[in-house]
Amino acid sequence: MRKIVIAGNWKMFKTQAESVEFLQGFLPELEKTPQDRQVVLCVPFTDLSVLSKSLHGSLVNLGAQNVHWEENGAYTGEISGPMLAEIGVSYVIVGHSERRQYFGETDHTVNLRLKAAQKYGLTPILCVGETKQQRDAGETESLIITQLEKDLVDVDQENLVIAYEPIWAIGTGDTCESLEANRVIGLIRSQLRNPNVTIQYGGSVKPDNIDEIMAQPEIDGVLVGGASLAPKGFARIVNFH
Ligand SMILES: O=C[C@H](O)COP(=O)(O)O
Repeated sequence: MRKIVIAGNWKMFKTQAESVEFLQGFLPELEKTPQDRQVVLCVPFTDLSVLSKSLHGSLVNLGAQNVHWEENGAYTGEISGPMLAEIGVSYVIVGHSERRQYFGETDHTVNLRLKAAQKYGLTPILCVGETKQQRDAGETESLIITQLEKDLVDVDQENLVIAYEPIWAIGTGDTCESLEANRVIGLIRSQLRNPNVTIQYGGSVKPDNIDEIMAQPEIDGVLVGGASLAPKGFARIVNFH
């Protein structure tokens, strides 16, 4: 049985005070949210502690945006799995295209982070997707198959979420057509040992396109950037029809 997972990725937005204010607007909107869907907020490291306390007992799970592969050590600026698990984090984004593009993340380090997340009891959300140039060159399928092959070496597919995020659709308002997203996600599923992995779509998801996206049979959820910052808008996405 595939789980529905609706996740927000706040990226580098919201101070602690702003994150608490968000919850005040967001949580009351979830009173009628069907229990068959998991809601996740992947927030900056600095917001995790305060949100962990505020989310206790709610429907919402806490997520981080990165995790190092070692338990501890001289790795300035990094955060480990046990540090996240201790404060109630249950999901972590791994290999987001912004990490790959700006911070030197490679398929090898993505693979190490995925295995570390699982080792410490976190569910990783692995991001894969092609650039506009790769799409125009007809390389979408081969690129994604290669990413999956390299990223998933020795990764447990029972405790894994994958997000298909075409890079050209991130933050641009240029959503991938839902039929095309469904096709690529079907391709991703065909490459997996476990066909029940939850596979999300990410890239300019908004309140006005969520219903169409979630109506696609291969799409099990969404990873939402910009539109997860507004409490009412993100609640509408969580409460998709
Ligand atoms: O992780 C989320 C994605 O980067 C999508 O961002 P976006 O919804 O702002 O396009």
